[in-house]
Amino acid sequence: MMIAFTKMHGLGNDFIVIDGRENMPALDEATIRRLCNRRFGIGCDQLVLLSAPTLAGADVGVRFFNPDGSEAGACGNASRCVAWLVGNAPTLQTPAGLLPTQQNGSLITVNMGKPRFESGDIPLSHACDTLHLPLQDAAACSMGNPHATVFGDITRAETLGPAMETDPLFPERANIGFAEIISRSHMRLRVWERGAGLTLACGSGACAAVVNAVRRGLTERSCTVTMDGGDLHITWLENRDVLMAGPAMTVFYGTTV
Ligand SMILES: N[C@H](CCC[C@H](N)C(=O)O)C(=O)O
Repeated sequence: MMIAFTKMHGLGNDFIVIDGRENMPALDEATIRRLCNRRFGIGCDQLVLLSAPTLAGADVGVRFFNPDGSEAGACGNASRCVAWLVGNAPTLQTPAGLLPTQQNGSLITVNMGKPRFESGDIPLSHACDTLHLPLQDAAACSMGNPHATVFGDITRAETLGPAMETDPLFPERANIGFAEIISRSHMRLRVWERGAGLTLACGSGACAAVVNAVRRGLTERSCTVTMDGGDLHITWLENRDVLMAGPAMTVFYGTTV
C-alpha cells in the first residue's frame, strides 16, 4: 500500500507525518517500526498519524509512535510540526488532551497542558517523592508521557539513559532528561527518549525539565532550554499550563512503495 507522508523536524527531532484524515492507512506495529528505521525505511524519531477529530473544539486528531512501535501520549516538537502543517493555529486532539496552538511568524507555540506529579500519574511502580526519586535523585512529572529529569552532568545521557528508561520504577518506561542549570532563566538539556534513544531535542522533555526545575527552586517559570538541536522557550503559567515555543520545519514530501 502506497502511503504519502511529510518529513518534518523540530530542532532536529524528526518525524514522519502521515495524514489519515481523508484516508486512514492500516499501520500495524511492524509497519511503524519499518517506516521509522533509518536503514530499512524512511527513518525518524517518531511517526505522527493525523486523523479527523472526535472531540468538540479539536481541529485535528494526532497520535505519536516511537521507532520501537510503542505509542507516546505526548510529543511537543511533533505537535509544533502538525500545527505548522495544518495551519490556522489548530487545536490538537492528542492522548494528553486538547492542545491549543498559536503561530507568530515562524514561531509555533503549543499549550502542552498541565503537568502531573503524583506517583500514579507518571506512572511509578510505587508511591515515591516525585521531586526526589530513589533513582539518581531524579525529579519526575508527566506531560501526558512519563519524564524523569536528572540535574547535573548532561554527558551522562548516553550512559545512564538506557538503564533509567527501563528501570522497574517506571512500569511504562520513561523519557530521561539530563539538565544543567546555566542561570535562573536558562538550562542545557539532553534527553534519552523512551523507545527512541538520544534525540537532538525533546519538547515534552523540555517542558518537564523546566517544571521540575521550578519545583526544586532552580529556575524561574520562564526558561530557555538549549538542546543539541537548538532552543525552546518554555513558560509554566501560574494557572499551571505549560507553553512551549519553537520552530517547525518541513523537509520533504514522499510516498512509500
Ligand atoms: N520527541 C518528543 C517526545 C517523544 C516522547 C516519546 N519518546 C515517549 O515515549 O514518550 C517531544 O518532542 O516531546
